[in-house]
Amino acid sequence: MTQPDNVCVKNGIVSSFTLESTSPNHKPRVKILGTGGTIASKADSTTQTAGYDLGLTIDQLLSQIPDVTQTCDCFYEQVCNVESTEVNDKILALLHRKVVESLADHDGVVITHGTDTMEETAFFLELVINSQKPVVLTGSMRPASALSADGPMNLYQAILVAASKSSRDRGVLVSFNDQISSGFFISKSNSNSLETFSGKFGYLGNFIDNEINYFYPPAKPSAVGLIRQVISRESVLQSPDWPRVAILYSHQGFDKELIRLSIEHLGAQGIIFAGCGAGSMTAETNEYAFTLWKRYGVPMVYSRRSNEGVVPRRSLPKIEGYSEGSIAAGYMNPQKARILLQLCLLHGITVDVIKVVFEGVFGG
Ligand SMILES: NC(=O)C[C@H](N)C(=O)O
Repeated sequence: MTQPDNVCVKNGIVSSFTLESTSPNHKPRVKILGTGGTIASKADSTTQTAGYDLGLTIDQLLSQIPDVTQTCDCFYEQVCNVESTEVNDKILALLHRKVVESLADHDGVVITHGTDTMEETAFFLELVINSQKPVVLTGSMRPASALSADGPMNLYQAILVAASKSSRDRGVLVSFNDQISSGFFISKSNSNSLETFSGKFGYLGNFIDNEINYFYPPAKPSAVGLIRQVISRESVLQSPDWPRVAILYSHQGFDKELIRLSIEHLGAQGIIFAGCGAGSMTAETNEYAFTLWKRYGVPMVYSRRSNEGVVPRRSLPKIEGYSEGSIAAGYMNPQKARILLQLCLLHGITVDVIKVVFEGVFGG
């Protein structure tokens, strides 16, 4: 899975050499970790922008961008080469390890990643990486073979972001389509558009003529401090079995038995509802979820199926005794709520503390 690392992008050409021979002049050292996604994909023709396949490695992607050696020394490593829907607990744990290792002797890290689940990886890394150095995710919406492919510019800009001192202390970033955003907040909003990371939260800066402009001084998402008080044992990430958390999507005619099946047959230790509106599920579903909470002690987190918005505590079902087992996801979408709940469960945190974490995070 892993390939030899250590590469320098020189005069637009990627050439290998050893780590020791680099950085005589203290240029920032940037490590680029390739994981796959559309940025590493090819289609049969230059006009095909759907139905393409993975086919490029990180060294090939680096060979397509302009010279950055005036700015930094770049090194690369292929961590995996998959569609981002294939990213799972094992890959996240591996990526966490690679980022920690890379930060030890580099000034910043870039991760090329599929856009479909980039927000989950970015959110996860924000919660588990404690560093002042920038960790920057990027990818593309068009395959590398397309006319006006967006990957090369995105990768180029992400490297500049990772190499820049102005990116320190800002947490995990997503650099995409001339915008720099907080990986903690960002969410993919469009299945096809180049401007897919255009949500209302998390937009921190942009590129104009390849100059980085941050709108605010450095800051990390305010919730991270609280989360890291309870989720700080990075060693647990290497445990082979992460707790299962199921996301159940609400719709007219929702079948409440899905909750029981998730717990009894799939071993879910937590449930996230992608509820209608501000987290609504049917009255029957809520009663049943309460019964299952009492029986199994599995926390029920109420999030929303709408792209944006909040599930406040007040929207939780008004069922006596259920306030202990039901949790509002606040601003968190189901996929981010799932990562947070999974990490809490992995740390063996009790439901009453998990509730406090969610309350402190996004107004949940
Ligand atoms: N634009 C993309 O990167 C989608 C992609 N196929 C992925 O791995 O998520």
